[in-house]
Amino acid sequence: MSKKGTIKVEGVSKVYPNGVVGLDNINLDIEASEFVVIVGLSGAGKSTLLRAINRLHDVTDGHILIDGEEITKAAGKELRTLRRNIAMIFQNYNLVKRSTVARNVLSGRVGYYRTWQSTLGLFTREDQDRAVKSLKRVNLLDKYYMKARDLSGGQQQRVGIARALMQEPAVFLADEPVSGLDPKTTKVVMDDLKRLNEEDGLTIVANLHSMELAMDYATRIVGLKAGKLVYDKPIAEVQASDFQKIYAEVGDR
Ligand SMILES: Nc1ncnc2c1ncn2[C@@H]1O[C@H](COP(=O)(O)OP(=O)(O)OP(=O)(O)O)[C@@H](O)[C@H]1O
Repeated sequence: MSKKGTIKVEGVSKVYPNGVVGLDNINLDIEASEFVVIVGLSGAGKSTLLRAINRLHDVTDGHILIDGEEITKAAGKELRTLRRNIAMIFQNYNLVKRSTVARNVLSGRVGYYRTWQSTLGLFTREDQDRAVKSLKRVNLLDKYYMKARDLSGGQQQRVGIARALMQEPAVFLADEPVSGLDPKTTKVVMDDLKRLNEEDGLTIVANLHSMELAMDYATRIVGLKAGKLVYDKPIAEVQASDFQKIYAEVGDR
């Protein structure tokens, strides 16, 4: 599969087992190297959409294609191969706090190993070099031997970014990557994402609560409300008057 980073979401709905509609007939075509920010009130379906894109959970209806290959129906080896191409960072960082930064970053490579190899920490020299490079990309090489728990929130998120880079992905999903971070740290993390988008051409899809931040970083803004897509425009077409409308449509906090 050639890596480009296109995402096609076709008629996707997700109904949770308890009957809650997480997504309601979403259609979205994302080109390679876009920086898409998804905005919406809490409960709008932003996380549900990201988790559907990398198949962290199944959808009820519709199809999602990554570089033309359907992830919604893939299984086994095919699913593992597709997933390598899609990295994700999380609101709570999801690091192993008692492990070193290096070990956390190397774990981003497990999709390329057999389970027993990664359990024993048998990472190749090449991957150790990759970990060094990834940490350099987020300016944290000096933290290589530190325990993850001893880093600040912003640093932990950037270790999350370095770990995600180990997959050598084409698609990078960020689920509320800066919630809880102060404005200065927020800028460092968002700037890291922007750099990867511009320098490596990674397709980025990030869930954010702040419209201001969306305006600063996105090439396209998508608004969700109660599981429905209610707004979708490239940044150049987002008018000041729209701004009010987006607030009214999807809210902000
Ligand atoms: N595992 C689940 N079981 C049942 N309902 C769920 C589950 N996960 C999410 N939901 C519901 O699906 C809807 C969409 O949730 P989702 O987490 O995708 O929203 P969100 O826009 O990411 O919100 P937030 O900004 O608070 O993370 C909400 O009504 C939520 O309560």
